[in-house]
Amino acid sequence: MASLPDHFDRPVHIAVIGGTGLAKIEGYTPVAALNPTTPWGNPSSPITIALHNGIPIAFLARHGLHHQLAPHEVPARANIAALRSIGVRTIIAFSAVGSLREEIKPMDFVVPDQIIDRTKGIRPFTFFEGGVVGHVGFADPFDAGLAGVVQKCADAMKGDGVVLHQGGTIICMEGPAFSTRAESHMYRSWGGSVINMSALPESKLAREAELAYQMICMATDYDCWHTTEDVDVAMVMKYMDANSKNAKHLVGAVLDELCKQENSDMVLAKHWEGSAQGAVKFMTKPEGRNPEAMKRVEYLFPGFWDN
Ligand SMILES: CSC[C@H]1O[C@H](OP(=O)(O)O)[C@H](O)[C@@H]1O
Ligand SMILES: Nc1ncnc2[nH]cnc12
Repeated sequence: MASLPDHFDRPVHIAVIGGTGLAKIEGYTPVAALNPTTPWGNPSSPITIALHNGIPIAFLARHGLHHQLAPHEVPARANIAALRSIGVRTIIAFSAVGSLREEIKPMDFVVPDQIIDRTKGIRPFTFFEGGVVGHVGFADPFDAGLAGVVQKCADAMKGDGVVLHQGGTIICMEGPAFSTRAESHMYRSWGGSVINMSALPESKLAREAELAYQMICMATDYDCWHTTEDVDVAMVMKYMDANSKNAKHLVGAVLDELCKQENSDMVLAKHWEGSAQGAVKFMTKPEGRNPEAMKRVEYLFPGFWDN
């Protein structure tokens, strides 16, 4: 990594955020390792740029290269802002999750379409504060177009034993300790499908940054509501390792497809363009705006205040 250039002179439209058990992207030749400094600090790890059929892809390890960042320590604002600053408009985010449903078995994949927030407000969760207010729509936190691509790729891998559940509600808890049994049962009664500690604020910040964002989850355990063993880290890692081949193949297939559509409206997130900027521009009156907060918004959206 140290010998790679720290710059890359083309915009990179597609990124993967890797989670537990997926701290590196293998099988691609890295061509650069970037470490942009954003108004929110530095990202969790250097952003590795790799070429895939000539198309650049960015990879970021959510918990750092050595999994040294707890879920509440992940610098999500720096991660999302840094990715946007290098041109990223589409993020595929991978996550190891507990299953809250009998039919979602360990090693199954889930493409969630909803989130319930059970973080505790201790994680910085917005770009729009400190003198510039903005309220983005978050009714559907993930990207339906990207979810469709993941589904198509998983369908083609059914013969390899890949099982994918389309849709479902992810509970994002604070952690780092796992849930109590009462909580686990409560989440099931709320209709939760899976549980993790990283869907938020990552997905919300991606929406604020007008990026297309879809999480791909892989179940590693039945949390602690089931009659089988309660979750622990060893169990999560055991199932991540056992299914890492399929996880990497699935992410690889999704990247193949996204690279083919590198300049499509879907990958360039044209459908989100202007949504956050509209939410910001009309909220705080010019006389109430803090110049420092304005500069931070300018980092996300260069030229934002020009007209
Ligand atoms: C090691 S179990 C809990 C840990 O695993 C998940 O990580 P990620 O979402 O980054 O794959 C979960 O969210 C927790 O952070
Ligand atoms: N049971 C669980 N709860 C929260 N995050 C998880 N990640 C993997 N399994 C989990």
